[in-house]
Amino acid sequence: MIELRGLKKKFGRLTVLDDLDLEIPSGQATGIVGPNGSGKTTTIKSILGLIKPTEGDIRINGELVNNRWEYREQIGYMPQVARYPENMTVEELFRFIKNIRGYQPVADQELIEHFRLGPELKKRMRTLSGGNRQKVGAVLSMMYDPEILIFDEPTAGLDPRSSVQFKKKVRELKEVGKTILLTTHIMSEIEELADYLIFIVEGKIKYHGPMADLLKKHKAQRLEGAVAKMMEEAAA
Ligand SMILES: Nc1ncnc2c1ncn2[C@@H]1O[C@H](COP(=O)(O)OP(=O)(O)OP(=O)(O)O)[C@@H](O)[C@H]1O
Repeated sequence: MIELRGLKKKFGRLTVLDDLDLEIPSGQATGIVGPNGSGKTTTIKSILGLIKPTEGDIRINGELVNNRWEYREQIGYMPQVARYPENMTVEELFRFIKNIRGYQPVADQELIEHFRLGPELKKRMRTLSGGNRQKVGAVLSMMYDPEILIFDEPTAGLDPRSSVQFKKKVRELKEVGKTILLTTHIMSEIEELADYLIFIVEGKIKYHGPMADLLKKHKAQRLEGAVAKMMEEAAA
C-alpha cells in the first residue's frame, strides 16, 4: 500500500497539493483523475521522490520513504513526457539502462515483441515517432518486473492498436497482483482498468475509494457522468 499523509507541495506561493491524505491499495489498479493542472503529476512525482514535498509523509508498505531512494527500484514509471539520451538507438538505450542497473531485466524481449518495437531498435531516439517513444517508455517501466507501476497518461499518442496492446499488458500486470497507479483523461480507460479511483481538484482530494461505490453514490452507470457531476460540485 502507498500511503500519503498530510502531503503538501508549494511552488513558490502556489499551493499545488493541499494536505493530501490517501491510501493507494496494493494489488489493484488505481486511477487518478482531475482537471488539467489539478496536481496529478505532482502527486506521482512526489511518490517517486522526483519532487520534494513541502510537508507530509509518504509510506510504501508501511515504510517511510521520505528522503530515501532505494525504494524506487520497486517502482516502474512511465512519464507523461520522457527525456532520453536522444543520440542513442533504442537498443543502445536498453543496454545503457541494463548497465546502470547492473543486472539483467526479466522481460525485455517479450515486451519488445508485445509492443512491436523490433523494427525500431536500430533507430536513434530523436528520430522515433511520438507513439514509439511512448512504447519505449512502456518497456522501460515494465522490464524489471517491479511491484509498483506508475503510468502518467500512458496512451496519449498511441494508435488504437497500440493502446489496446498497452491495456492488455496492464490487465496482465493486475492479474499477477501488481500495484498500478495511472492518470488519464480518457474515462473509458479508467473504467476498463481501474478498481479504485482518486479524484483531485486544485490539489485537494474530492473522492477516493472503490470505483463501484462512486458510481453507486452518483447513481451513474458510466464514470464520465459521475466525474462530470463531481466537477460541477467542485466548481459550485
Ligand atoms: N516545477 C514547477 N514549478 C512551478 N509550478 C509547477 C511545477 N510543476 C507543476 N507546477 C504547477 O502545479 C500545478 C499542478 O500541475 P500538475 O502537472 O501536477 O497537474 P496535472 O493534474 O498533472 O495536469 P494535466 O492534467 O494537465 O497533466 C499546475 O498549476 C502547474 O503549473
